[in-house]
Amino acid sequence: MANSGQKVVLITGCSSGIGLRIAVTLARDEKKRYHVIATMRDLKKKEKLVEAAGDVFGKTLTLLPLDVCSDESVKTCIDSVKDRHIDILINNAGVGLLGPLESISIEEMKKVFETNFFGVVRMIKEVMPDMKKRRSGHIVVMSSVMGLQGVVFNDIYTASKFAMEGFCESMAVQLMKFNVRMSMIEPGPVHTEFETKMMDDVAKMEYPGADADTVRYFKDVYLPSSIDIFEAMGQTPEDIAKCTKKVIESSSPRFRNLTNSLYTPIVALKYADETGGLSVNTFYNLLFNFGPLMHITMSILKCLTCSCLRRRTISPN
Ligand SMILES: NC(=O)C1=CN([C@@H]2O[C@H](COP(=O)(O)OP(=O)(O)OC[C@H]3O[C@@H](n4cnc5c(N)ncnc54)[C@H](OP(=O)(O)O)[C@@H]3O)[C@@H](O)[C@H]2O)C=CC1
Ligand SMILES: CC1=C(/C=C/C(C)=C/C=C/C(C)=C/C=O)C(C)(C)CCC1
Repeated sequence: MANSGQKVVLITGCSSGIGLRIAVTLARDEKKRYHVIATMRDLKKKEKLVEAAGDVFGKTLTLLPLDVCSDESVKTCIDSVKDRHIDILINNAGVGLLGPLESISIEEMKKVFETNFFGVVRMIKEVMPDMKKRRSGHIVVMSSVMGLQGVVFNDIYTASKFAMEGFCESMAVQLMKFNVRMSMIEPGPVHTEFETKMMDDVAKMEYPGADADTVRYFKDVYLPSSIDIFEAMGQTPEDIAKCTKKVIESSSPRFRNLTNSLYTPIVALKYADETGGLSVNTFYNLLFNFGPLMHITMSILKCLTCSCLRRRTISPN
C-alpha cells in the first residue's frame, strides 16, 4: 500500500520492455516518491519483472492483472486499487503489426486498434473521472514517432498510434480545465521484444495476397533498412524509462515528448512542407534510391541533429 506522500502510478503492459523498465525505475526511486502498480495481462509472465525489481518488490512495487482489451479486467483492476486513487496512469501496453497490407486480415488490424487505441481509451475512461473529481492527475501515453509520421509497411500500427494522438490531443484541453495533465512519449526504435516479436513474425510469414514485387520491396528493401535504422538509432528501455520519469517529475510537463534527437529531422520534414510532398518524397528516396546507402544516410542524419534540434527532445540524461 502507498504511504501518504507517495504518488500512486499504475502502468499497463509490464511483462517486458519499456513498461517493465518504467515500473522498476519508478519503484527504485531514491526518494521513494512512487508506489508502482505494475500490471500485466498474464501474471505467469511476472518473473522478469520480479527479478528486475529485486528488494522493492512487494514494497514500492506491487502487481495486478490487467488486460487493456477487456472492460471487465480494467474495471476489476481499478476497483481493487485503494479508493481507486491513481495519481499517474502510464498507458504503455501496445502491439506492433508489420507487412504488406494485402496480406493482413481485417481481424488482425482490429486487434491492433483494440489494444493500441481502444485499450488506451478504456483505461482513460475508467481512471479519468476520479482524477477530474480530485482536480489532479497525470495521464501518460506511450505513443511513438509513428504517431506523428507514417512509416511504409507499418500502415496499421501507424494508424493506431495516429488515432491515439488525435484522441489525446483532444482530451488534453478538457483535462487541463480539471488540472489533469496529459503527456505523450514518442520514442523512435527501441530494442525490446516488440522488435524481436515483429522480426520473428516476418520470418515465418508467406504474405498471401501480396504480389511478388511488393513482397520483394518489403523483404529486400524495407527490412534491411529497418534493421539498419534500429542499429543506428535504437534506444534502450532504460532510456525511455528515464525520459518518462523526467516528464512525470516536470513542474509543467510537455504534451509531446520525442525521446530520440536522431529522429527530429524526420518528423520536422512534415512541418516544413504542409503539402506533405517533402516527407513522402524524402522517404521514397531514402528507401528506394538510397536504401543500400542507409548506413551513410544515418550518419548524415546524425550530423543534421545539431544542438538546436536536440533541445526539442526530452533526453534521458
Ligand atoms: N519497441 C519500439 O521500438 C517502440 C515501442 N513503442 C511502444 O512502446 C510500448 C511498449 O512496447 P515495448 O516495450 O517495445 O514492447 P514489448 O512487446 O516488450 O511490450 C509490450 C507490452 O504490452 C503488453 N500487452 C500487449 N497486449 C496487451 C493487453 N491486451 N493488455 C495488457 N498488456 C498488453 C505485452 O504483454 P504480453 O507479454 O502479455 O504480450 C507487453 O507487456 C507499446 O505501446 C509500443 O507501441 C513505441 C515506440 C517504439
Ligand atoms: C525504413 C525507413 C525508415 C524506417 C523507420 C523505422 C523502421 C522506424 C521504426 C520505428 C518504430 C519501431 C516505432 C515504434 O513505435 C525511415 C526512417 C522512415 C526512412 C525511410 C526508410
